[in-house]
Amino acid sequence: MSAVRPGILLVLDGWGHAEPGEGNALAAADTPCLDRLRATPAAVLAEASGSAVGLLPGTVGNSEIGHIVIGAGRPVPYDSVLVEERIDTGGLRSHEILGAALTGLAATGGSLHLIGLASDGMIHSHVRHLRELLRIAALFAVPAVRIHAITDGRDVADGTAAHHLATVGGYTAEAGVGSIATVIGRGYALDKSGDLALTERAARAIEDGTGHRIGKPEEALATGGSGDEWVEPCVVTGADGQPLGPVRDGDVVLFTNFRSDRVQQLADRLHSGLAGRGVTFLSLAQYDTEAPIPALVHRADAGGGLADRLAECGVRSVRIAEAEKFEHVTYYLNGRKAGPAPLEEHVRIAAAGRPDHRAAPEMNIGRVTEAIGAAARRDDVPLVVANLANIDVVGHTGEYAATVRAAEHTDRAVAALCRIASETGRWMVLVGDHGNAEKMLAGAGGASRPYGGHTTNPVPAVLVPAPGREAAPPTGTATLADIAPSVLSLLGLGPAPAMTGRALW
Ligand SMILES: O=C(O)[C@H](O)COP(=O)(O)O
Ligand SMILES: [Mn+2]
Ligand SMILES: [Mn+2]
Repeated sequence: MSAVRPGILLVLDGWGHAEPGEGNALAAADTPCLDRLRATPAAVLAEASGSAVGLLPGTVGNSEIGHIVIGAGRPVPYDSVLVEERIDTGGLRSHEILGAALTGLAATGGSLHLIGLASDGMIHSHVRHLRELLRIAALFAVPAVRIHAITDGRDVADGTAAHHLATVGGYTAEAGVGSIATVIGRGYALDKSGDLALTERAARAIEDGTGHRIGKPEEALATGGSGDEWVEPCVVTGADGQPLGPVRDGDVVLFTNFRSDRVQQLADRLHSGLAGRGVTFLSLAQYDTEAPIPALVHRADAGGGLADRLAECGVRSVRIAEAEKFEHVTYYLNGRKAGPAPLEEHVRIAAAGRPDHRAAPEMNIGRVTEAIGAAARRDDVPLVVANLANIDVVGHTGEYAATVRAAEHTDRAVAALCRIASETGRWMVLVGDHGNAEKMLAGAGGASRPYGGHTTNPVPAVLVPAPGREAAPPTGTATLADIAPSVLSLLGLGPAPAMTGRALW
């Protein structure tokens, strides 16, 4: 182990690059340390969106694919791309499992329930996948399709839910089948913090029609006083005054999100709640649910990356992040392998209660920094991998002033970590996983609205060399796939065979 040169890999979540301008919270923030690092010759911009990381061209990056690619050292075809491929080749129409479920409904007169985020954000879902499923339902003459539309306002500009509901309505008219049966804000339906009371309200609306009753889907939006994310669980009633869409014996429930993390709590809750009703469950893509829900599209292998190489070389690593990003520096960075690998230690910093990120944009950055310092001071830990979540998590509130403060807290933490790296003789690599806070305004319907979503911008990648060493400026275009080979090279190790990225420094 003595030959290994110790370091720190620090992901600044949501740290994207854009020229200073209106809505660029990162450029507006007072960040002397980050500005200094970005002006060093070893700083580079890395592609973190679109095909460079395994997404469709022009698609915004996200935390899952960002961390997967940082760990894998190669672009990994993301679930959204695999779903699109399946649709484009007609493979969903001829899908055996889906076909069997829909044929069964045509025979029994049951309903197909499509549950998913109704937007074109392409982070968790895309409404065009719903469109294809409606067309398929029509081909199979499914008697009734009930859409449980989850409103967004987080991956897309807030205030656009009416537009997306209208799009879904257009798709049902085009397919000649389907009606929106519930409208529920993603704050309820897609909680991933373990707040089961939120999930319960979403689940009850879907399974039993319990919730705020409305005559038309768009009436739900008036309940979203805090934005599209927090539209109350609303149940559309039919001409008879009864809810359109409770789940009945023999129905099929199909989750249309391609990303698992935020839908799995609801999927598990519905699976257990409907256990006695003989309901068939399916998901468009593969989920990490406790319940065994068959997927129509399976995920790509993301293994053979940094974690496997570290294990092979006997290099210990400590992974540190706030709860919001803990899976990212463990599960996703390790190629979606659950549980710590041998020689791997995990530190999860959790907030007490439900944090208000607008009021406290510092989150728990002090505790995260302390934990990184403690790991960095250990001689038996060659690599510390950590995530500073603030820029992304606070950026998602869409609140500009709070996001500026999040960037300033991050800057002070990075300054402290630079001192720790220097004291402990470590190099440090800083990299964003996708853009976010450099763009806090987005056009929608001709107006500029607060935007808390991700971007297609490149991200900064910087090497702070170990004391006494220098870093040559990287050449060529960098991508997130270059980070794992760079980290291995800085440690004094070669890349894994599956890696296609290159060492930048
Ligand atoms: O789930 C979320 O919070 C957002 O839709 C995406 O953010 P993430 O990719 O940073 O998790
Ligand atoms: Mn992220
Ligand atoms: Mn994010």
